[in-house]
Amino acid sequence: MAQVIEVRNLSKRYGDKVAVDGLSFTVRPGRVTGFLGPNGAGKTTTMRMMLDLDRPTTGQVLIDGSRYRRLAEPLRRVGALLDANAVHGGRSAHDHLLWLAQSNRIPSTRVREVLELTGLESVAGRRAGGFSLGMAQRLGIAAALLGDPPVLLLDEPVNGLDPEGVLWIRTLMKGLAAEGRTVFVSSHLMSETALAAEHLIVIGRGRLLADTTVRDLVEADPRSYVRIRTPEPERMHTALTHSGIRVREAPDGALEVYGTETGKIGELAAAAGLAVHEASAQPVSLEEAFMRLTEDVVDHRAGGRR
Ligand SMILES: Nc1ncnc2c1ncn2[C@@H]1O[C@H](COP(=O)(O)OP(=O)(O)OP(=O)(O)O)[C@@H](O)[C@H]1O
Repeated sequence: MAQVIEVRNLSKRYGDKVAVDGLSFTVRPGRVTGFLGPNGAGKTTTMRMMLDLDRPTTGQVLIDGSRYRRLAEPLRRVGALLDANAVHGGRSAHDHLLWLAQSNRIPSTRVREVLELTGLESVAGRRAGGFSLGMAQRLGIAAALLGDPPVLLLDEPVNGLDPEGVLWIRTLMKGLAAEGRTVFVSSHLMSETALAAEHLIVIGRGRLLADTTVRDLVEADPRSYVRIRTPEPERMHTALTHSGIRVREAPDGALEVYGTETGKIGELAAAAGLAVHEASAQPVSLEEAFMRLTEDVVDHRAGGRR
C-alpha cells in the first residue's frame, strides 16, 4: 500500500538483551504518528531496523510493500533523521547537502530549497562541525527532506531544542503530514508528542503497549471520569449503577462517573427524567495516562523500583 509502513512481528536481540520484542503495527499517511516509550524502550532500534541499518532477529518492516534496502532511490522515498551529529564536521552545511544530493541523483537546485525550508540559508557556508544542536537538527531535517520523500522517520527530533526550535519542528511535521506524507516521529515526552501527533504507537521494553489516538488513550484511563451535578443525586446514582456504571460521590455532593462518556450519561438522565446542572469530563492528563501505561515497564524511576 502506498506510503504505509508495516512493522510485522519485529524483534531484535543483543545477546541476552531483547531490545524489540514481537512488535507489529502500521503507520499511515496523512497524519503525524508519534512513537512513544520510556528511555530504552526500543524506539531507536526499531527505527534503525525500518531503515535496514540493523538486522531484525525476527520479522520485518515493509515500506510501500518493500524492504528499505530494496527501494529504488531510497532518499526520494524515505527521509530519515536518526543522529543529528552524523555529519562530516569539516564540510559546510551547503556542501554536505550538495554531496548528498549528487550521490543520490537529486538536482542541486533542491539544496537551496531545503536550506530555505529549514531556515539555514544564512549559515549555509559555515562548517557543520561548529553548529549548535538546534542547527544540527535543522541540517539533519534538511537532509531528510532533500529527496522530497513521501515518508519521514524522525528519531527524537526535538531533543535538546529550545522552545522556538520545538515549535518549528512541530509546525513542520504537521505541515508535511497535511501534504499527505507519512510522518513517524519518536519521543519519550508525552505532552510534546501529543501536540504534534494525532496517532500514537506506545512501546515499553520492546513491546507494543498502545496503538491509539491521543483522545482514546486518555479516555481509556480508568481514572478519567465525568463530573455530574443534579438536584436528585440519589436517583441519578441508582440510574447509573443499574446500567452497570461505576459512580462515586464527591465531597461537594456531585457524582463522579467512571468508564463512560458524557453523552451516554445525558441519555440515561433523559430516560429517567432527571435534570442535569453540570456534566463535565475530567480526563487524566496525557502525562498521567502515559505513565500508567508504561509504569510496569520502566526499570528505574525516581524513588527506586516499584
Ligand atoms: N548495539 C546494542 N547492543 C546492545 N544493546 C543495545 C544496543 N542497542 C540498543 N541496545 C539496548 O536495547 C534497548 C533499547 O534501546 P533503544 O536505544 O532502541 O531504546 P530507545 O527507546 O530509543 O531509548 P532512548 O529513548 O533512551 O533513546 C536498550 O536497553 C539498549 O541498551
